[in-house]
Amino acid sequence: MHAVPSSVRSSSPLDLPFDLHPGSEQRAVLMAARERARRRGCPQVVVLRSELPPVDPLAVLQAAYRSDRLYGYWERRDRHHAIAAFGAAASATFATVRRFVQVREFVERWRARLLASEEASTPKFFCSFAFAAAPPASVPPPLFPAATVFLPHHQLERCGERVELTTHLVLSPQNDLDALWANYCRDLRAIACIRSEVVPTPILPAQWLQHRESRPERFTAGVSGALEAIAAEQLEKVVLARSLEVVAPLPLNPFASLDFLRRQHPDCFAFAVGNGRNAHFIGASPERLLSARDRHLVSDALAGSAPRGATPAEDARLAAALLASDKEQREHALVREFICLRLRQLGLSPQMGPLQLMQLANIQHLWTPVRALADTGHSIFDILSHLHPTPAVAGLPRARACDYIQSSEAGDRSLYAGPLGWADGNGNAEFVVGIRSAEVVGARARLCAGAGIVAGSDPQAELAEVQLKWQAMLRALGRT
Ligand SMILES: C=C(O[C@@H]1C=C(C(=O)O)C=C[C@H]1O)C(=O)O
Repeated sequence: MHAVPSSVRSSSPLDLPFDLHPGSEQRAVLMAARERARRRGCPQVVVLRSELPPVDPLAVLQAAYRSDRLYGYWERRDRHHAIAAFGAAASATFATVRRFVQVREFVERWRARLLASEEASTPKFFCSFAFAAAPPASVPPPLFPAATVFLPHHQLERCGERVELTTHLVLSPQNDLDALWANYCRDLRAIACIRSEVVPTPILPAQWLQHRESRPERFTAGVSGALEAIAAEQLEKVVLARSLEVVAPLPLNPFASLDFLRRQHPDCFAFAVGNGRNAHFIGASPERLLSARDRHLVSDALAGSAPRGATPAEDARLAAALLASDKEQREHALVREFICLRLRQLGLSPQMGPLQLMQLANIQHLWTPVRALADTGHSIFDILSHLHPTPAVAGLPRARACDYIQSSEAGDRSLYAGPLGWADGNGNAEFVVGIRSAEVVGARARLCAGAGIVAGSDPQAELAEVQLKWQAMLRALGRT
């Protein structure tokens, strides 16, 4: 391991980190990386870190956005934590059933090529997985591959007032070190100068947004068919989703929508992913598929839903009815038990937390956090592949539920309900389930939302639940 060049770290958050001319120390690290690249016959990565003034990572992402570059964004507003990752030092996409293994291998391969100091926390790899490993053959090629992973060129992480920029420079034997360094300095200066808020654009009146819903009868027929399959004991639960297309009179602004989402839903994970071809997937998800901190794992069992009430009394009545409902409890228990079972199959000892209510802005859910302690033999990606898709977004038995989803839903789910997040290859990770979300391309957005069907479900009530789940995103898209 080599030391991070000390002169690229600022002494005070208000200073620019600078001496921006590579001193002999930086030159030595860059040259060592280039030499190692020559010896090993593959590129090597130098990690540069720098503390910056307290900029807003979302404003920086918006300013730095280029339609031909991958990006990822994660924020938990109530935890004062945000990460913007943009540009790729290295990236790959996969479209096979081995996609989680392939992503793990990619992360291992690139981690072995990093030259970083001991003190440096390990770099984060950003990943997005579509709901299905292979979309149905009949649909047009997906905007987002079944799996995408990238080591960002720049990663800007804000924890409270502390902002750190991590840059990954890829070195090959033929690299011109002066040119590489000059580009790095140019980017660093530009990023440090962005002080603005996310640029807001006009709020579109609701009537300017055209809505094209997939036919409600298709959804209710799907629910009725699912209820028959449940009665015939072919299925226990299936989660059926509907899509809604929104067409605006001018290009939508996903960053302004995300800014609105993070402010309205500070208790959710606001996320955005760009595919490098001008398509965005944005949302505010309440559901962690997997969070790992120093091997302490948490997965949210989240299923069973009711609206929030307009008054405190109505809200309390709806919450009490949700907790007392046999149907909602069964729907929830299947998810909780599935997560525990899958973790046990990996040799872990999951502990269920108490059943709680998760009360969000316009909807409330039954929620059980499941915790476990992983040992070093467990890869985050193996755990993810065991958990995804849970019966909160697919059903049981899982394979049959997925077949039913594919035959009954109108289009491909793409990233909707897929795992999105980052892993550092060192046992730390944060992956959410990509729900309460929309795919945004130009002036169009496609929203998806689903509801869990079990014995006792009512097609009209499930239709209303899906419509309720669209609301947060619909409001955000108007902020464009
Ligand atoms: C499938 C969605 O949400 C999931 C389904 C829920 C339910 O059926 O009660 C609740 C929370 C989520 O796990 C969605 O928002 O699209």
